[in-house]
Parts: sequence; C-alpha cells; structure tokens
Amino acid sequence: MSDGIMTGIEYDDFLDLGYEPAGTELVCEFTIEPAAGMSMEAAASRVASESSNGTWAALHVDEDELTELGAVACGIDGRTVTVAYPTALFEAGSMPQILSCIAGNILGMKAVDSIRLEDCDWPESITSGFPGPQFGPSVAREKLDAGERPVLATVPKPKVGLSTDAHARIGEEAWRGGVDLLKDDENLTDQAFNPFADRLAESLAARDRAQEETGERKDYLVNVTAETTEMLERVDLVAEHGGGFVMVDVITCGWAAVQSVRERCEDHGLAIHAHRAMHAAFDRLDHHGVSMRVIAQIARLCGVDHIHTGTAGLGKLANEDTPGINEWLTSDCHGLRPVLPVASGGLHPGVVDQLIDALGTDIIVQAGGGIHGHPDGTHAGAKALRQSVEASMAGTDLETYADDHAELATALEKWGAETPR
Ligand SMILES: O=C(O)[C@H](O)COP(=O)(O)O
Ligand SMILES: [Mg+2]
Repeated sequence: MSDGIMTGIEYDDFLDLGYEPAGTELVCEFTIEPAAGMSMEAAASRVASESSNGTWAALHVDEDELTELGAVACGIDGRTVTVAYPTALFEAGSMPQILSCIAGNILGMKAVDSIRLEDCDWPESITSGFPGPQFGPSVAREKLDAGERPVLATVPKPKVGLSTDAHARIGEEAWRGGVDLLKDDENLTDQAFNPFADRLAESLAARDRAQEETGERKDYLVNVTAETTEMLERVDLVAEHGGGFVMVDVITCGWAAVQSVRERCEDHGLAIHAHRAMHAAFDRLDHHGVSMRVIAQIARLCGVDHIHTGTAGLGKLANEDTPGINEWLTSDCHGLRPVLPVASGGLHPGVVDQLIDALGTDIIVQAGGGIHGHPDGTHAGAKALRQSVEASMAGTDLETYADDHAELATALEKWGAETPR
C-alpha cells in the first residue's frame, strides 16, 4: 500500500439533498420502498452507493489510487428518489455497462423492498456515444408512401405454424388491401415449418408483385432475431434480397446485440423495427423494475427506428403511459433522430379513430387479428383498416364512412369500438 491519504467511503456519504446535478451528469429517477427499519435517506444513499462506487461495508482507500466516481442521491420526494451519476462512471457507447450501474445490483438489494427505475435525463456527454436512429419517422416517406397518415402493418396469424407459402400469400393479400408493412411475429425466426431464407425470398417476391399492382412502396419487417453472429448474417441476407427493414426482439436478444445490428444496418441502409417481447418482466409492476419509458429511451440511444410502446389502453396488452413515452421518443434529445412509435396488440379498425385521437398520426398501427380475423378474410381486413385510417384522417365518423365502405362496415359489425382482452 502507498503512503497516500486514506479516505473512508461509507454509504451515507452518497446522500446530499442540497446537491444540484451538473448538466453533464446522468440523472435518474427511482421509486423506492425502503426495507423495514430503514429510512428513505439511508435507502436512497445505499442505491447511489451500490450503483456507483460503494458497497455495503465502509472502505478505506488510498486517495492517490482512486478516481472519485460516487453518485449522489440528491432528491427525495415521497417515494421518489433522484440520483445524479458522473459521466466518468460510464464507458462511452456501452449500453450494457450503463445498465449494470443504474439498473444492476440495486434492483435486488435487501436495503429496499422494491425499486423501479422510472426515468432518465440523458446528458449529451452520454448520448454522443450512441448513434440513435438512422431513419425514425422518416420511413413513412423515405421508404414507404404513407405520407401524413399512420404507417400500417400486419402480422400473419397464427403467429407460428404457417408454411412459407401461406405466410407470403397472406402478406400479399394484406399489402394489396392497403397495408404498408408485413411483419413477422416475435417468435417466428428460422423454424423448420417456415425457414428464414425461404420466407425472406418468397415474401419479398410477393412484396414486389404487390408494389407493382398498387403503385405504392411496400416492405417487410423480417425477424432476424438470433445469436448475434447469426443475426448479423441474416441482416446481410435481407440487404442482398433488397429488403428495407429488419425486425429485432430487442429485449430478448439484448442491447449489445442491438448495438451490433444497428452498426451493420447502417452499412446497408436498413431500418430497424424493435419488438419489445419480455418488456413486461421489467415494467409491468408499477413499484419494481425498469419502466417502459426507460426501455424506450435505451432503444432510441441504441438506434432502433421503430419501437412498440403500447396502444394507450385500446388494445390487448397492459400499458403504461403510451402518450408520454411517444412524446419523449419524438422530442429533442441532443440531436438524436426521433423514433417512430408502434401501436400494436389487439387493435382493429373500430378503434383506429380513438387511437389517432390519443397518439396522433406519427405512429405505426399494427393489426394482426384485427385484419386476419375479418369475416371476409385478410384482403378485406386490410382494406377495412386502411378505410378506418382514411376516415379518421378526414375527420369522418367511422360509422358514416362505413356507409359506402363495405369492408369497414363488416369490421364494425364484428368488433364495434370494443377493446379486446
Ligand atoms: O407482434 C405483435 O405486434 C402482435 O403479434 C400483435 O398481434 P395482434 O394485432 O393480433 O394482437
Ligand atoms: Mg406478436
């Protein structure tokens, strides 16, 4: 040991309620329930300590050998705790490393009964290490012909089990009926009943025919999710076949893999559609985990172009604040491009007007069951969805528009304006 001055690090050194975070610091907001017998101050301090450079025991360190990287618990308001992290704590451009700090051990500490990372204020010193989206909402006009209306997408159902031929045929019917994007489901990747390479080739051939027939640009969100090396090969294959997008299950494959895919997609000019399967393991409980708001922020930094953010309560999945998340995704963040939010899960033509009222028109509207469950089949279902969007864009009541749009009339007869479970 050298002869430098010894400094003590104890967890209560990490609390300073008078501290004003610097603009360069990452500021995080947590909801905390302290363990029995522990004060809010002590719990907040333990959180700041464990997520930066402290631990459960007091440490004696030679000051000459230590860079000061302690976080500061600088605000307590009821159960809300604010913690400021110095930028030097983080490796530039590594989302896994950032998350190992701010959403790491602290989620399992006995010092808190529960803890939820609710929101982050990302400084430019961190965002500058990340690429952000390549396209974001501009896909509606740069890669598709959606103009000012929402982009329309559909997932063939059943989600797995269809043959490659059936998948491509359903896609073609939906494209011809008026959707812009065919999308794979989250658990369809490269299974024997519908191999990736065959599905890619057949679906893009069907896309080309649908483009020819409709005169509109169409595309395919093919699910490349796999082990990272394999996934990058699939990205290359999509580019070779002339696709414009890939889809990635960003939570199950992990942020490091998403960062690799983002880099490869830039080489090819491909946009990334992020499916959030498994997000609810982190965000469903309102008192513990990581909020969907923070998941969406991470996705934007890592550079996805679209991400599912819920349906504002109009679909089949439990959601937190979809409008608030979407607002963050499209607001300024140190020059990062915005992300196009995706509303998906239990949507059908009868709720599109309410959806647009709640979320605006800069969204992707995805309907699987809400298209393929139409009594007259996929083609009619796609037409009904497009008609409901046209009516909403024109400010015409859906029932009135349905008077001379038979497919919409049938959809409204079947589903009305009900929200499914
Ligand atoms: O992956 C998705 O977004 C879904 O499969 C949604 O399907 P649904 O529209 O039938 O609910
Ligand atoms: Mg799905």
